[in-house]
Amino acid sequence: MLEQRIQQHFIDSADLKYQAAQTLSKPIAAAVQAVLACVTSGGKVLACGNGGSAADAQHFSAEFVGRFERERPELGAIALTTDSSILTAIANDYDYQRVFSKQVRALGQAGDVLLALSTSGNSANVMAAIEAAHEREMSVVALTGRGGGKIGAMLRETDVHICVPHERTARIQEVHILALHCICDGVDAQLLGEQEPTT
Ligand SMILES: O=C(CO)[C@@H](O)[C@H](O)[C@H](O)[C@H](O)COP(=O)(O)O
Ligand SMILES: [Zn+2]
Repeated sequence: MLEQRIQQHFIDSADLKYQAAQTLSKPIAAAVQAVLACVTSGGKVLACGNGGSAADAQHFSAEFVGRFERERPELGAIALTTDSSILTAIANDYDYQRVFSKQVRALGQAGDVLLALSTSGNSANVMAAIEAAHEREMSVVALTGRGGGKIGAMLRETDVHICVPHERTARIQEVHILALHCICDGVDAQLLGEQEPTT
């Protein structure tokens, strides 16, 4: 019974990935170009999200600053989810909605990219971060699900929307992390050539 349940998770996740490969390859390629243009002109990526998406923001930033699969020059990325003093001060003195937007206003510069993750597309603090990024003339790469929610409606033509066609948070997150790895791989391929990684 339990094993069957587990197998169903694998099957559902694999099915969604097969299905999403078609629809998401275009926006993911656009995200690679947006991020590449940003880092090759001295910009950086600011990444944010809640819960599992906070972990994804950190995971992506680690691979950008450290490395993905191949050696390459360090690329600028900061997860806005990690400094507990900043997060608690803003949440305590203002409200939780502003924990990312105030950091975007503090750190964001024109040409930087905001990587905004929300499976529902409706997290208020991620929406506020997008608003702040637009104010700073940054572009936005948004990873969402469930039709994109309110975030889908607030994106600009020049932003990139990777919207996973599913309703369930866990499934959407599983495709988000795949998309983030595709972005890391795509940036490396553009910078270093198409050769296959050895690790
Ligand atoms: O990882 C999970 C569920 O799989 C949770 O921690 C989940 O990320 C949290 O409930 C988030 O607060 C959901 O926010 P969002 O994806 O709707 O923006
Ligand atoms: Zn999760």
